[in-house]
Amino acid sequence: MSAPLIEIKNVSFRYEQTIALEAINMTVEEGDFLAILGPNGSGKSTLLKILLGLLKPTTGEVKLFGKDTKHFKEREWIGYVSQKSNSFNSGFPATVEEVVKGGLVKKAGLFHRVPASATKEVDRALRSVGMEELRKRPIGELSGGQQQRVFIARALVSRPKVLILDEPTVGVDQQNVQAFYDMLDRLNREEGITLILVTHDADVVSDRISHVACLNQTIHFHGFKNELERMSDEQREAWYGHSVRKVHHVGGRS
Ligand SMILES: Nc1ncnc2c1ncn2[C@@H]1O[C@H](COP(=O)(O)OP(=O)(O)OP(=O)(O)O)[C@@H](O)[C@H]1O
Repeated sequence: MSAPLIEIKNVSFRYEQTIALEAINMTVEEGDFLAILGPNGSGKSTLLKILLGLLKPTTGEVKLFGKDTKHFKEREWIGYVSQKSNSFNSGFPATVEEVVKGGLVKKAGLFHRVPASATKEVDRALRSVGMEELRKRPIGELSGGQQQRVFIARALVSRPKVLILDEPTVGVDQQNVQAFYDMLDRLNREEGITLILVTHDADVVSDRISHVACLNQTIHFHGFKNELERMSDEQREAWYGHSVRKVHHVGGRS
């Protein structure tokens, strides 16, 4: 069996006064679609920053694709869509395709030429998120959900194996949330991209997700999404700090 894509071993992290993460153990396997859930301040962003190599664990270790983070150089294998990416106003002077092409800079390096195949790669990425028709439109003229898709295309253009999304449905209007999850589901199942999404809202757990991790400084639950149903109210309260609504979607993937 190949090594897990991500292995988090006994990771703790503290900011000067605050212990943000304590003894986190978790693995993500190829093809997983994992939702990391937790209330405000539970350490979700800190954990992501550690996975992205922006913060170093205070103790413990993280392995990416079987390698210690110190030796992991293939950063383009991990795509990232940040929380605030879909908030461009109408005056922002870039078209959809220019924004997506910008994602190739990470792969080519800032002072290298973007390869001649860039247009093909941009087309492919825009098709993956169903945005090829809008390629000439200024990014600021699109809805929050459409902008979010463009930023996913920007992350996909360098062909990552894992895509990390921070609160991806913020700014996506309610009637488009399901279509947004359909798109993520397709990326996961058809293109084989491992997905990790972070949210503080248990309600967004959809049928498309395969695994759930409940974080609040420590991991209170990590497993298949439909096993989350078995978490007792006490465990739920210990995790969230107050009563939360149970997730009712038990169908779908396991
Ligand atoms: N730069 C920092 N310096 C000091 N403390 C910080 C810093 N960033 C985060 N913290 C603290 O670490 C804890 C975890 O924060 P983190 O941002 O990881 O949580 P989160 O789950 O992403 O929250 P949210 O859902 O509100 O985005 C919080 O108590 C927070 O106040």
